[in-house]
Amino acid sequence: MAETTALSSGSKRSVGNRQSNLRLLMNNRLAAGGLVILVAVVLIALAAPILPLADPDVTDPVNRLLPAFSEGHLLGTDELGRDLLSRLIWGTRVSLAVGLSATVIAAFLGSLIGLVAGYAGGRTDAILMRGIDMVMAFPYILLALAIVAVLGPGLLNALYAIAVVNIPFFARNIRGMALGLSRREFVDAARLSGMSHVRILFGEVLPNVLPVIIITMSTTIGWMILETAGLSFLGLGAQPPQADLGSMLGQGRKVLFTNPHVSIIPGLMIFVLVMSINLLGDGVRDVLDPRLKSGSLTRPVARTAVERAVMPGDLTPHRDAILDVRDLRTEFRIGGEIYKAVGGVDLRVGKGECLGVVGESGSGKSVSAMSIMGLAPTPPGRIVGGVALLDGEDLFSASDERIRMLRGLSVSHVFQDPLSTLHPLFTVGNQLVEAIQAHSRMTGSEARKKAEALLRMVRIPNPAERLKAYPHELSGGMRQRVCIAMALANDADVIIADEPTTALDVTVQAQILSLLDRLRKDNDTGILFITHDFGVVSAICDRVAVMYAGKVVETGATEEILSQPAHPYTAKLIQCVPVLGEPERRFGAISGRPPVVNRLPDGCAFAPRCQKATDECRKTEIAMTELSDGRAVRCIHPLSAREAAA
Ligand SMILES: Nc1ncnc2c1ncn2[C@@H]1O[C@H](COP(=O)(O)OP(=O)(O)OP(=O)(O)O)[C@@H](O)[C@H]1O
Repeated sequence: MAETTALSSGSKRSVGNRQSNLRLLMNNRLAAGGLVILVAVVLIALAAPILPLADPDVTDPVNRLLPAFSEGHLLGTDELGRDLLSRLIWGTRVSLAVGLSATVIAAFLGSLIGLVAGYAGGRTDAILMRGIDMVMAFPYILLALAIVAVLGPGLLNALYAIAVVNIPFFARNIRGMALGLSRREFVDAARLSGMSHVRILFGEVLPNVLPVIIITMSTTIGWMILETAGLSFLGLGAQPPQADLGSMLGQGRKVLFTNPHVSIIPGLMIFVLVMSINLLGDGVRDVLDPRLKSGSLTRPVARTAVERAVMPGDLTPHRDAILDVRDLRTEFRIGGEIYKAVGGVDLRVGKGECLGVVGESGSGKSVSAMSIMGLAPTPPGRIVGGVALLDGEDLFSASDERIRMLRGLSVSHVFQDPLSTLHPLFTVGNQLVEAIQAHSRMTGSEARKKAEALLRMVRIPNPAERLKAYPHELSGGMRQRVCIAMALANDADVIIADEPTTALDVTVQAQILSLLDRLRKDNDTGILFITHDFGVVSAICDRVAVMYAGKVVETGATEEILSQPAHPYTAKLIQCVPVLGEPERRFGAISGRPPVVNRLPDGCAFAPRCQKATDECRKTEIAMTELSDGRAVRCIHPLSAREAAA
């Protein structure tokens, strides 16, 4: 039964995926136009046997070279008096069939060669790829001509020739991908589990390259139709009396100046066919490329779009806050779905204060933090409500120029993975100097001195030497120190640290935490510290905001929350922290999963996982209730002191 449910939900998901892919394709107007034209052409070509058309091969010398719109011949006749409309439709049918067949053959053989070469590597790879290189060394049309010359003229032989000259495109593309994939951990795991090479190749590697095969097919099919038409035009493809678009064009060439319509008509059809296939192919590529899933062909713009339906009324910041975020709402719109990643978040950071933002993966911590300086990607993200006040200034109303100035100067970010933040091709010194000079008029040597001082400040030994190092020459902890030094380069008022210690081992983690703690006390810097670990929170944060499904569910001073959590979710998160010296302690794993943010349940989003939930919790949205000054919880059945202690 469970299996049936799983199966049916799986098939529902794949139908849903297909629908959303089609919707994405339709969002792209050029691709949709290509699809409509192509479908129309294919339907007409398929219907050729049942359409009331004249026989395409029957000659009628009396009615030769009739112009278009002649009686009984809508598009006129050719020099043997054959009906051009009939020949065009039958010829399109042949050209489509040959182009499609050649594409399938080339895709099958080329992909197989690429897969085997990339997966096997070594000598097999060398032999197969040198063979492919030899095919590529000939100009493709000469090679196609040579193959037809050997096999003899004819449509089938033209098809083989076109397929052969296109094999290298598939082989090289797929080989590159298979080479990378065959070194990935999931393939190693499959090998270790005892799977045969054939199963790994077709069960693990092939599904990952399939989108690329489809993309390559969709973008080369038009090209193959053109090549087939080229061979037929030269008299090496379709043989008389059979028509395809290329041979019709070749026959029209003789009367090009006296009766241009004979060649213009097949020429136009080739243009329409190839154009529609290419437009559709580009659209298919965009849909299958996960980076373009938002349906937009543009890369994210430099700042998150702000589309607030209601402008915030009161813009007076909280008295102690350097950064005051209120009712922040950020959404991602992907293929008709709206993901409410942040649904009304309030965060406040004072000077020299550290606010911890805690929550499970996907609770909206990073998107909240990224939205503040407009770093959440648009498309597909947009800020649809709320306000972020930096020292009283509304960041969401500020100009792009102003935001660019404030980034790194007043608010800096430290991310989880320093390797992806630091440029691999520049030395640490160059990158620090660049960060300093971006916001000050220092000369190169002054900036270098400051960079050295910054490295010293973050306790990197021998800073003058370290400035010359590339990121890969430093340890993980040192790289993260460099990122912190960069965040400090312009004495920012606020540092947003997004899980800066998650990738580090515990000793380095402790060093980085004490470094941040000391720096914020010395420099009066406010820190917004994102983590999923209450252990880390207890080490550095003055206050905590606990997030769940895009909302803050509890907030207050760290000690109070740790000693007496009020929200059942907070209590569960605290239970997940191991305590040294308490080996008997049982971890209270949180059953169930966090909700998907495009289908949030009514009422409290945590209710399905909460042991205290009642019907009332599931009815309407739960508001924040103030428990004491600076302490609030979004729960109508908060934990009692006894429950919290338990
Ligand atoms: N670029 C994006 N496009 C679409 N959805 C996104 C994007 N970035 C984040 N999301 C969605 O927004 C929600 C919140 O993500 P966010 O990264 O803020 O979570 P998080 O709490 O920081 O998790 P983690 O601890 O894993 O970083 C998630 O459902 C995520 O899938």
